[in-house]
Amino acid sequence: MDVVVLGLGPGGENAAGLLADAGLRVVAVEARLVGGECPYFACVPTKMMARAADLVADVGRARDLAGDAEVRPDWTRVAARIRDDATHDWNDQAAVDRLTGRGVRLVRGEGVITGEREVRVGDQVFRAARGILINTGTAPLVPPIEGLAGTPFWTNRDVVRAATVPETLLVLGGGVVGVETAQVFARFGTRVTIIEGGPRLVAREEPEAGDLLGKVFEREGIDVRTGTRVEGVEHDGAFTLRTTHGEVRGDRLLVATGRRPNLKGIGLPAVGLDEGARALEVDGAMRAGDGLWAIGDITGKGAFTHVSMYQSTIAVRDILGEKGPLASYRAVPRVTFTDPEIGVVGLTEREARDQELPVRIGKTDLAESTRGWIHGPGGDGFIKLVQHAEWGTLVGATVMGPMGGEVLGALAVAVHAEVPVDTLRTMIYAYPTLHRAIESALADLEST
Ligand SMILES: Cc1cc2nc3c(=O)[nH]c(=O)nc-3n(C[C@H](O)[C@H](O)[C@H](O)COP(=O)(O)OP(=O)(O)OC[C@H]3O[C@@H](n4cnc5c(N)ncnc54)[C@H](O)[C@@H]3O)c2cc1C
Ligand SMILES: NC(=O)c1ccc[n+]([C@@H]2O[C@H](COP(=O)([O-])OP(=O)(O)OC[C@H]3O[C@@H](n4cnc5c(N)ncnc54)[C@H](O)[C@@H]3O)[C@@H](O)[C@H]2O)c1
Repeated sequence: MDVVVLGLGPGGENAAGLLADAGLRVVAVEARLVGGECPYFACVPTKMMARAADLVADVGRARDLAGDAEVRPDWTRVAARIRDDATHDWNDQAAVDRLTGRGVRLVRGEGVITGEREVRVGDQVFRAARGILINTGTAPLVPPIEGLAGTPFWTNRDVVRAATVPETLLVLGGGVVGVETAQVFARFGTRVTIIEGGPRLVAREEPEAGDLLGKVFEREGIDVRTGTRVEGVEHDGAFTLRTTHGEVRGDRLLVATGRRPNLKGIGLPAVGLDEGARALEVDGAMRAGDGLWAIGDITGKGAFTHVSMYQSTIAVRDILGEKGPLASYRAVPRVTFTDPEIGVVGLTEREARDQELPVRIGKTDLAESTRGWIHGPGGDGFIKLVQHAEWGTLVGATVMGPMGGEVLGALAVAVHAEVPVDTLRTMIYAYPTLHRAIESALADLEST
């Protein structure tokens, strides 16, 4: 055996296939489903939910702009699409066949590192001449709130399996998972309350994004309680949360308070690494030690499928002894798939200021752009640019608005390729597109 891939998230699956294509003997160890969280419990099914919820909202908007239309939201269609098209009833046979078809040996079970270049799965021991690639990902983090353990609360893994929508849903945590899920269920008729400990939703993003999302949610009837902490949970058929601002009841409770890395119990001490760490430290070639590589959420470089995939190609190159660019996280994009979408690349203003970069900020309101105005209801949003005042390039950008994640593409190129702002100013932006508003945000940079 040449390589053992421990855990098959999107990056691990990709790496196992590429290494086998290159002629290496690969054992891939997976405890649950080949492909990991993304295709079965995260990105894909939740974006199918968002697509359906956006259609419901758009039909409502048609009344103002096009004529009477009615949609009777029917969750069974969403649930069926997720079950049948997205996850094949949470069956990974197609992915298994693809992988084994490329020559990878798949071993089902919990793998444990037992020493340098050695992994045990049950009573089988695999020695890997080149080494081990770890891609064990994350699991939902459940906070130690009195009474919570033992209640039938939901995590993202239950949400995507929901056959019906509850009448009322309590969402603990107003981060990405919380807000994406809250809006979907609200649009399908559930009364949703979000309880967030911090001062605003999507705390990692620009404050303007959290504030605008809060306004949109209020308009849609979602009860957002920021600055509120849950002190106790009871379940008597429905949930009662005791919070710092009184009690709140709901039929279901989604715990969306972050993720914990799957590092405990995978044998890291056997190779001198700390299994209690928040992330596995890796260098630019994804090396975590001698004959040891790590990719994905466990590296703490951004818990996104595209990061896991990006890192996998770098690790594969290094395992094969090929030269190539080392990992750079300067222009990592991310999108929160609410409506409006929040697309972000690089640094937020606060992150840039915390790094003591000389920053210049440019902003524009999307609803006031020509396309935003034509769009009408649902056209809320903004573009915010973070420029390095000395380098004259953008170090970060946010596009919040309809298809914000798609409009972001232009700015992701600018941050990644370090396109001078002066060059961006000479570009011709098609009229009347949403991305044309970039020009207004660039003009605003000049005035700061
Ligand atoms: C609700 C939700 C929505 C999301 N939406 C998006 C999105 O839209 N876009 C995006 O880019 N990202 C999204 N993410 C994040 C994305 O799911 C992860 O970043 C992505 O799955 C990459 O994770 P990973 O490669 O670290 O491994 P994971 O996908 O976490 O997979 C790790 C695998 O390792 C296995 N494993 C763990 N320990 C062992 C062991 N000891 N032995 C054998 N196998 C083991 C697990 O069973 C699992 O299959 C979302 C996350 C959530 C929770
Ligand atoms: N569209 C996407 O790309 C996408 C979608 C979902 C998840 N993800 C990935 O998954 C990660 C995890 O998402 P998440 O939403 O679970 O975590 P998160 O860290 O984004 O948000 C968790 C939120 O819960 C709050 N919180 C924590 N403990 C609390 C408590 N006891 N009471 C009240 N509030 C509490 C935090 O203040 C925070 O706002 C994301 O950071 C992202 O990398 C990506």
